[in-house]
Amino acid sequence: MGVADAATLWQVAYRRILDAAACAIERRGRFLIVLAGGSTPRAIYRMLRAADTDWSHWQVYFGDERCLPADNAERNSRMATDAWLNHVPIPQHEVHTIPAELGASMAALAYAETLRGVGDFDLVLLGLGEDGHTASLFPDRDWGVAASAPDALAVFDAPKPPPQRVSLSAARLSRARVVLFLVDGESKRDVVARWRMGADIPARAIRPETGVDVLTESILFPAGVI
Ligand SMILES: O=C1O[C@H](COP(=O)(O)O)[C@@H](O)[C@H](O)[C@H]1O
Repeated sequence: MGVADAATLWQVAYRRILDAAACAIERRGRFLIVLAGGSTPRAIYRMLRAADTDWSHWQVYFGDERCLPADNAERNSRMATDAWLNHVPIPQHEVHTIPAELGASMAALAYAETLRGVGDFDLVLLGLGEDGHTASLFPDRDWGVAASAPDALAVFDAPKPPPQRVSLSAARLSRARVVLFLVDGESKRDVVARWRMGADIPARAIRPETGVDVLTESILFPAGVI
């Protein structure tokens, strides 16, 4: 879906998140959301501080994390915590951060354990890098597409710093009722065009049964679906 500008994108994303939460809480009594990192979702997370919802039913997971000390400003969890999670009463034990400070291998194993027995996600938020990466699934790597792939992958030599990361696999990210990509900024124009033309970028590996929603400024995404 293309919207006029970044502010509208934030507003539409905010509404989609709260609608998904209301629907999940009404039907299943809980809301399992996976957060995107990077800079794109920050404004949306800030808006969520004031949301009218029953936070006690939210369960928060992360799509990827950067292997840095737990309080490092570049951590995805730190961004989400500062912008949003520290300001709402989601039970602390329902915020499932990736322990990336342990290093990629140990953290991926630990997070796979955290996800053991967790069902399909209600909503997965994802970003898109200029090179087509999403979460920490980068071009020309193993994206964990096969159903047998582990839920969490250790990533080394990422082309975007830091080199060590942990990412949910494409297979696990695809186990979701709704997947919403948040894409803004002129710098994403080329990759969005390549995606629409069928390029085999990591974002294409996310294939939930219901397909993905791509929310972006209309200058990048004038019409149609990916
Ligand atoms: O490194 C990352 O990049 C992507 C895209 O980030 P953005 O700043 O362009 O929005 C992000 O989705 C991912 O979570 C993050 O680790």
